Amino acid sequence: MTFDYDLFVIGGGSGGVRAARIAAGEHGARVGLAEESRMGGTCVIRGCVPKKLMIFASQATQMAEEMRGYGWSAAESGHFDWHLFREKLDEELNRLERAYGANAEKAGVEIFHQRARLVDHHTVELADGTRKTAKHILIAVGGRPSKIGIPGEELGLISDDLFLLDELPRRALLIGGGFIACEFATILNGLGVGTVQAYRGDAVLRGFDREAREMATLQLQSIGVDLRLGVSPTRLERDAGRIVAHFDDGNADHFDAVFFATGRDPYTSDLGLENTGVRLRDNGAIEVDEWSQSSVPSIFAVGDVTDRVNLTPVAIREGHAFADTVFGAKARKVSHEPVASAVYLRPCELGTIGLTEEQARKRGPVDVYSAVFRPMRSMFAGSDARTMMKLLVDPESDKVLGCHIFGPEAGEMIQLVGIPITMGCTKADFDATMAVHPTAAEELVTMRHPARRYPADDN
Ligand SMILES: Cc1cc2nc3c(=O)[nH]c(=O)nc-3n(C[C@H](O)[C@H](O)[C@H](O)COP(=O)(O)OP(=O)(O)OC[C@H]3O[C@@H](n4cnc5c(N)ncnc54)[C@H](O)[C@@H]3O)c2cc1C
Ligand SMILES: NC(=O)c1ccc[n+]([C@@H]2O[C@H](COP(=O)([O-])OP(=O)(O)OC[C@H]3O[C@@H](n4cnc5c(N)ncnc54)[C@H](O)[C@@H]3O)[C@@H](O)[C@H]2O)c1
Repeated sequence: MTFDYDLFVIGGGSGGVRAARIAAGEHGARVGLAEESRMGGTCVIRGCVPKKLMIFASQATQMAEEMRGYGWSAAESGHFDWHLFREKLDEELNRLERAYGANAEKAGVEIFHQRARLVDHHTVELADGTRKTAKHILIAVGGRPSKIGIPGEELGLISDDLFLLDELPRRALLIGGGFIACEFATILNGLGVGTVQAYRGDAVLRGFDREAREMATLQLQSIGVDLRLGVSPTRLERDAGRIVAHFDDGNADHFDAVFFATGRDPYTSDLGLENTGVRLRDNGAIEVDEWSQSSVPSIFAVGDVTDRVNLTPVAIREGHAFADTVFGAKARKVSHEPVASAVYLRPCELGTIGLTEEQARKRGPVDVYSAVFRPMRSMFAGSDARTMMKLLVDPESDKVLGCHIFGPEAGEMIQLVGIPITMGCTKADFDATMAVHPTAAEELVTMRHPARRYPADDN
């Protein structure tokens, strides 16, 4: 049987574009790709990139405050011009979108700016009715924000909307305590929006190291976010142009905008999967094996739609490995352990890799090397902010099982610490490394004695 393409990719985001470019540009495959919205996908258009630029924009007040502590007695952040920022942001995202499209086309990928659905194991149908056949189909459609099913939730916004606001709200509610809720609370608060964050748990960032979670919770409160723990909204109502949120503790409050940051669902609805027999998990994610192959041999899936580790570098790596394996005769699997990540809060970020202290204790005996201190830079300026460096070490093998950093630029630090930890380094390797002085990160190589030791089976 002859096909129009060797590969047809559905979705022009992080995973799809990488797979298409490598298959076409490096392995000579004939590749088509359909994107229903903007090339670049979530990360570039409505995720990592605009979010990080807004994090940078949101730190002016803190920087001015710190500089006052260094003698710039009149330092003030001044006025934030949302319209000017939005204009620059739009230009930058347009530039990136063009670059994503151009680079894929330069590699030989034929792009269709339309929604695609599956018709059978080798055929997709575009929104204009055209059908394309391919020997292999890659589903890289990502995920979509989900709400929580309360009355009036259609009045609420999702993360995509933050980057499209015409005006900043005066007062906003963020629902959730995960990555997006905490980063968005940091951004809105830093841009001068009265920010309330409602989270049903007792400390934000569930799943992260407990000590780090507590520091992140404290930081959100100390920068001025009105963080309401143990609270969930029960319904939203409109009231004279504003939104009233009712909470399960009996309180109600008025806001100009309400954002749901309550997780994301794999975007597998209305994709024609019922025509193929591709198996889904209970949450709608495509079930794949370690080669990203679905239950139908000609159909593969990468990135958030498979709900493995929902981060851009992981989607990219999965897309690349798929293309090398299927089109480059270079069989490559992706290891999902360990994966470093960062939560971009201000002034301290949270960088993390490997096991949390709680997970390490469940695994077996563990030595916890932990330093919590006031870093030179902010202490001099009069700030009470604390930084944390933590290493979790297997006392038998000396292997470093996990590292958690809460501090300024922790994202940059964890990227570098991620290299030796991924290589399987030991605590002795950290000890043998000469410190760089004076830095905050030098604590990582100067912690001589465990702060805590847990024997096996202590819980
Ligand atoms: C607010 C926010 C901040 C984030 N910040 C970070 C961060 O700092 N670091 C990090 O690593 N990750 C971050 N992420 C996660 C990251 O964006 C995702 O993990 C990553 O984009 C997943 O890539 P993907 O290729 O699986 O899907 P996506 O990038 O979502 O791409 C899927 C594409 O498919 C298209 N599509 C969907 N269905 C169809 C169809 N039927 N036909 C045609 N096209 C279709 C969509 O329009 C989209 O462009 C963030 C996410 C959000 C929402
Ligand atoms: N810096 C980064 O790398 C980064 C940043 C943003 C997003 N992301 C990725 O995007 C994903 C999605 O982010 P997210 O913050 O939406 O998801 P998340 O899973 O991190 O957080 C979801 C939050 O919603 C809350 N929630 C869920 N259902 C609820 C309900 N019924 N009532 C009340 N609260 C409820 C949860 O308790 C949790 O706090 C992340 O898991 C991550 O993979 C990464």
